[in-house]
Amino acid sequence: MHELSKQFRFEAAHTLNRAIDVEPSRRIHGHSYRAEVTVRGAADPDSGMVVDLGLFSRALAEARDGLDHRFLDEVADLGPATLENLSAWIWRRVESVCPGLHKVTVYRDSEGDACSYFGPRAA
Ligand SMILES: Nc1nc2c(c(=O)[nH]1)N=C([C@H](O)[C@H](O)COP(=O)(O)OP(=O)(O)OP(=O)(O)O)CN2
Ligand SMILES: [Zn+2]
Repeated sequence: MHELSKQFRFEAAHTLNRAIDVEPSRRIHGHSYRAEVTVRGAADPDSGMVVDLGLFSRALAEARDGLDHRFLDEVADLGPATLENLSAWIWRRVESVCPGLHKVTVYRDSEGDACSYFGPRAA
């Protein structure tokens, strides 16, 4: 069994309703995000690959395009633009083209923030 991961970065703006830091969070502001998508599987004995990283990359490009340089409040089916919702949104976008999808993590490196999503069926 192997875990194979691919990352992409995106820059985006949002607003957020919070119980603390209410005013600055409500104002439109931006973050630099890094997403990591991980699949689990056995390497095919002929190709030596779990999945070709080139195919993996194509699958992630569409998700990145839906987030990069976007106003996240307007992204359909996202909800409040938290790391939690971003990781679940990316999961839903890539699950059909990523067999063995195991984990989606979204990082906000400037703050040391990260959130991982293991899918709707994970305990
Ligand atoms: N559980 C979560 N909590 C918070 C999230 C989140 O995604 N999940 N996100 C935010 C905000 O996006 C917020 O803008 C980050 O705020 P904060 O940590 O207070 O840091 P700064 O505003 O100083 O961040 P900068 O990146 O330096 O602007 C809050 N909570
Ligand atoms: Zn923010």
